[in-house]
Parts: sequence; structure tokens; C-alpha cells
Amino acid sequence: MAYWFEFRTYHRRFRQPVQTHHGEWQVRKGLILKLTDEDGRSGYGEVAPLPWFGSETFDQAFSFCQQLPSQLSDHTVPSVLPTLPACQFGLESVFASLERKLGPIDLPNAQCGVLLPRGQKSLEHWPQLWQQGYRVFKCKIGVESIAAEMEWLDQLLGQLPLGAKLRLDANGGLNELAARQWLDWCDRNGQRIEFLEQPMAPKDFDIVMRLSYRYHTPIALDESIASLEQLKAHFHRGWDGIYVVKAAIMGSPQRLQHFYHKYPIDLVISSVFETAVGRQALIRLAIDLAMAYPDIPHRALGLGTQQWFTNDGLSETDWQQLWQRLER
Ligand SMILES: O=C(O)CCC(=O)C1=CC=C[C@@H](O)[C@@H]1C(=O)O
Ligand SMILES: [Mg+2]
Repeated sequence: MAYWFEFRTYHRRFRQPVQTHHGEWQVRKGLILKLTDEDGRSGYGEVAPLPWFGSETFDQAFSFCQQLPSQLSDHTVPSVLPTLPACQFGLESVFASLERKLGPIDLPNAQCGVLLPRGQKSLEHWPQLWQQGYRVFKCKIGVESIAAEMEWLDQLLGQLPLGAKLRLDANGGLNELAARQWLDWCDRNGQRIEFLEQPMAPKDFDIVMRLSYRYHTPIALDESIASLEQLKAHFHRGWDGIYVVKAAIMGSPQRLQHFYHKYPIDLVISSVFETAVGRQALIRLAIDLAMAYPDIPHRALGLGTQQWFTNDGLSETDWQQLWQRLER
């Protein structure tokens, strides 16, 4: 049986730029893949590149999709170079979406960490998100001075109910002294800080490993393990902290699952600011992983990023509607 392959592009301007140590991110560009079988049933997948994390660029992904034939043989995902991990993820997802015939599944907000805007805006936003059921909040640090950011986060912690958990993400922007200052701050706030994500640059992994033994607050790696190969390398170098897994730029979800079945690492499936199509694939993956080890406590998924976009229909799970809204 042959499958009919189509793809369309999207670009979504953030309501406000995502400010991280990497800089300001204004527009998320990606591709939605559609596969239709001879009975007219369709499946969808998403390619959401994140080049500053090491994936291919949007243009490289676009060129790859453009050179794919419009008819693909069934059950065989076209082979993709390892330099195109977002395309690999999207292609495997679109085949799985057509062949598993699963309807959209939602995630309770309590199981989903939500990324807050920085500074005073976070103080305005959290009450409504708490009202919507979110209990895990994520904040970016390493952008302004430590004093200014600690003043802001002391205010936020002073307002958040005790049941809330806070994740901090420095995107590798701290030096060792700053990382120690932040870890002291986290330890002083006890259990309210779930983890400190990527405190230092990937090249400083040995220092981060040492810090992980010195402080109580768990440390998570993100940029350090942005590819499956890097993740495996850090595991074999003894990393027993948290792994923030951006599966949508990690290539084959099946290969990730094989690794997890052998080594059930402490992971958080993390968003790359994808649309509802990519988010569904990530939720499905998280469920598949959790079902392999139902007795292990699983962390809230890092998929609370929809608020960063206007209501453009690309956060909805009516796939036909979503497809119609896309640029040809
Ligand atoms: O992981 C999450 O909870 C939300 C996603 C998120 O924080 C990010 C997504 C993509 C790029 C980064 O700016 C940022 C991250 O570093 O984790
Ligand atoms: Mg991160």
C-alpha cells in the first residue's frame, strides 16, 4: 500500500519573545507532515527544529521535506540522515499517527510544567495558571543580574501556594560562582525548587557533576543532552541527575524508548514550542515510556508552552482544521 505524503509550513510569532541566555526568540517556524492512505485516512506529524540546541535549521528541514517523493511506501519510514533529527522525529510520528489510529489525548494541567514569562509578568500570570490547575512552574534565569533575578523569584515564591513547585532554567548561562549562588538559594528554599536546569555550559559538565554532589537541589541537563548520542554519553559518564529530553529534536522516538527500557533515567519530556501535532506525539511518547515502568514516579511533562502563542488554531487537536490553517 502506498501513502500520499504532503507537508505545510507554519510560523508562529510568540505573544512576547522567549528570553533566555541564548537571546530573544520571536518566531517559531516548523512544518506539519500529513500522510494519507488509500482509504483516505490521514496521520499528522511535526518537524520543529531548534538549531541552537544542535538540530537542523528550518531551511534544512524544509529542503529535506521538499525532496521527499509525494508517494511513500507504507510501513517503511524513509531513511533520514542523523543530522536531521527533527525530520526523523516528524516522519516517525506521522507514520505512527496514521498506523496507530489513536485519537488526541489531553494531559491534566497538574501533570504539565508551565513556562512563566520573566520578572514582574510572572507575578501577573501565575494566579490564572494556578486556577487552571497548573502546579509546576518554570522560570528562566541567567538573563539579568543574580540579585535582580533572586529578588523577582523571592517575590514569586512569596506569592505561590506551598503546593507549587518551581523549576529554574539557566540555559547554561552561569559560571561556577553564580551556579553555587543559585544552588545555595535553591537549597534555602528546600523542596519548593524541583530542580535547577542546565546551570552551566555543556563544556562545564565535570563542574556540574561535582556541584550535583555538593547541593541538595537536583540538577537537570538539557542543552548537554540535546541529542540521543549526547544523552547516552552523559549517562555512561555517570550522570544520575535529571534529563530534560527534547524528544522532538532527538531523532527516532523508538531509539529513545529502547534506551529508556534498558536504563529508566529520571527524565522530563520537554517542549520545543511545538504545535498541538508535535505535542500529541510527545504526550504519546511520555505515556509509552511511563507504561514501561508504571511503578516509577514520573515528573510533570515540560509541555506547558501553549500560552506563549495567540489563539491561532495550532494549539487545537482538530487535525483537519489545523491543516487547513497552514500555508501551502
Ligand atoms: O521544558 C519546558 O518546561 C518548556 C520548554 C522550555 O523551557 C524550552 C524550550 C525550548 C527552548 C528553551 O528556550 C527552553 C529550554 O531551555 O528548556
Ligand atoms: Mg532548558
